Amino acid sequence: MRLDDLLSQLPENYRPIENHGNGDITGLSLDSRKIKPGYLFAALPPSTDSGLDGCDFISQALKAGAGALLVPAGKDISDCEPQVPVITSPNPRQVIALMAAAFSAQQPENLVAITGTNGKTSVATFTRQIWEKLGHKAASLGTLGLYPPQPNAPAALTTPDSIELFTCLKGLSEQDFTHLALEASSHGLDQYRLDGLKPKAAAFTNLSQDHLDYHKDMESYLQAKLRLFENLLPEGGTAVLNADMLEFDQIRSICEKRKHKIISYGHNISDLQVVEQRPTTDGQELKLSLFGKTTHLKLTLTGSFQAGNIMASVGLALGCGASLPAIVDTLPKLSGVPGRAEKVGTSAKGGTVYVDFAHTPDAVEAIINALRPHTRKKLSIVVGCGGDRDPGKRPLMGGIADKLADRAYITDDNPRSEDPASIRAQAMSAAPNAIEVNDRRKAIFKAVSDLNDGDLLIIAGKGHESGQIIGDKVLPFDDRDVAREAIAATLQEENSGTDIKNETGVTNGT
Ligand SMILES: CC(=O)N[C@H]1[C@@H](OP(=O)(O)OP(=O)(O)OC[C@H]2O[C@@H](n3ccc(=O)[nH]c3=O)[C@H](O)[C@@H]2O)O[C@H](CO)[C@@H](O)[C@@H]1O[C@H](C)C(=O)N[C@@H](C)C(=O)N[C@H](CCC(=O)O)C(=O)O
Ligand SMILES: Nc1ncnc2c1ncn2[C@@H]1O[C@H](COP(=O)(O)OP(=O)(O)OP(=O)(O)O)[C@@H](O)[C@H]1O
Repeated sequence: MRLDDLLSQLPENYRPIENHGNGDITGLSLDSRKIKPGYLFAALPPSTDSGLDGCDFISQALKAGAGALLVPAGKDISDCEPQVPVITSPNPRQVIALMAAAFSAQQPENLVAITGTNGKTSVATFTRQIWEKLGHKAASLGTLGLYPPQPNAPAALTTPDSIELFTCLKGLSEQDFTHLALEASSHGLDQYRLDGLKPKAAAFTNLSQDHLDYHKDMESYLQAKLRLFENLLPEGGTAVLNADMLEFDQIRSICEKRKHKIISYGHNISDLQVVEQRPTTDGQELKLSLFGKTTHLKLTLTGSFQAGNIMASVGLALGCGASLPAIVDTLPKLSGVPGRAEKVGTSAKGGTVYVDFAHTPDAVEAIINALRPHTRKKLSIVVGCGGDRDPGKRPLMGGIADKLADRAYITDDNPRSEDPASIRAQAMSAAPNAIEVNDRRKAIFKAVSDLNDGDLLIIAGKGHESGQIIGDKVLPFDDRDVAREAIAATLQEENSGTDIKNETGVTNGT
């Protein structure tokens, strides 16, 4: 594609302010290591104080055959002596996303995006399942990756960078996927990774403290998420909003100004209202008011918060044109999300073990409240806080676990470059009754071995993840596998009479 043709496809007010020359563009990349001959290299400014500056890699990109450059306006790159067209923009991150959307051209026709602190993966997964059960070829994309898996699927991030994202959307369209539910993280929205997306509907699940290492304060965090509704969802698109949120009126009024159709959901009075919830052994029974009509429903999903997530998915499916009765028929058949309130097994003495992805204060509270009705006896939780991420969450998570659970074990969860003991100390500072265990495996073994008949244990933080990040290494670690081993050890202990507490080396919380 000629560079001029590519630029002419960008909205008028987003066109880069300078354009020196024209040329054939064979691809786009924001990473010099991925440049092939004829590619345009977008040299992006760092997104954080410790990030790298893409302009430092221009020479490398030119050596690899870059056929054009996109650089921040005002940046002097004469040292690199580029012999290729150079375009400049005050906002190259946004321009590269719009270029990626124009370059890839195709997106699944029915596309929805979900933002919110917690629940994005769950809502994306349930929305995909609803569509599949309605007979559509549907996919979901987010923290769990692309489902169903496809070759060249984006890796690692919840919201992939714009080039990976739009390449993926094109691939899905070529494979005849008509429906896609994707997660819009606040980082992704703030860094314009999704600009150029054409969603039919968007949902806002909730807002609570997370990612303040990046956004600095809750207002900036909210503003990043609001970009989905203010900048990306086109006029007339459907905004699915949680009526239980404190910010509901504010978000609704923004959506009204943008002339979005609004579908509200939640426990408060709303279009898709959860009126009553009753936990059952294999899920929950719901009394709903759907646009004023009372409906009773049985879900095979554990966790009261999943009822709200399901309502968000119903709103998104409605926003893409499905009929309400057809959607409601699919709901009893929906299955759980890996690593979200996932039951792993039962210990020798009869304690039940769940693994959950709760890694924010709000999610820790939600999962404890959600599973409390499923135990007759004591509820315990293993919890840790991530290193190199929002340290303000640590005492909040420790405090909530300590206050709401009968037994809280505070341990490590991806310490990254930080000293794990210091992270634990911050969580312990608000958790006077908690037991500190300096190794996640030991913590899980101890918590499982402490279970008695009727008790329930939540292992929080990793969910579906399969690694523990220590320094810059990812060591294999799956909470579900470790929990199963710990359960097996209780059975072995019962058979042989050995004391596994002594085997773990944990005696008194250290
Ligand atoms: C803090 C953050 O979000 N950083 C993202 C940001 O990086 P950055 O631009 O600031 O800095 P950088 O990656 O160090 O490099 C700068 C530029 O130089 C380029 N480069 C770098 C090295 C090289 O040899 N050549 C080269 O061209 C890079 O491609 C980049 O364009 O832009 C990059 C390109 O899009 C992202 O890959 C990177 O995500 C990093 C890996 C990351 O860990 N992000 C996390 C925090 C994130 O985005 N998480 C969210 C939320 C998850 C949740 O809800 O829990 C997510 O969506 O996953
Ligand atoms: N609606 C909700 N309200 C509060 N907590 C929730 C809600 N939905 C899920 N959670 C909690 O948050 C955890 C993560 O859920 P999920 O993966 O769906 O969210 P997410 O927004 O995709 O998270 P991430 O962005 O970190 O991937 C769950 O394991 C559960 O503990």
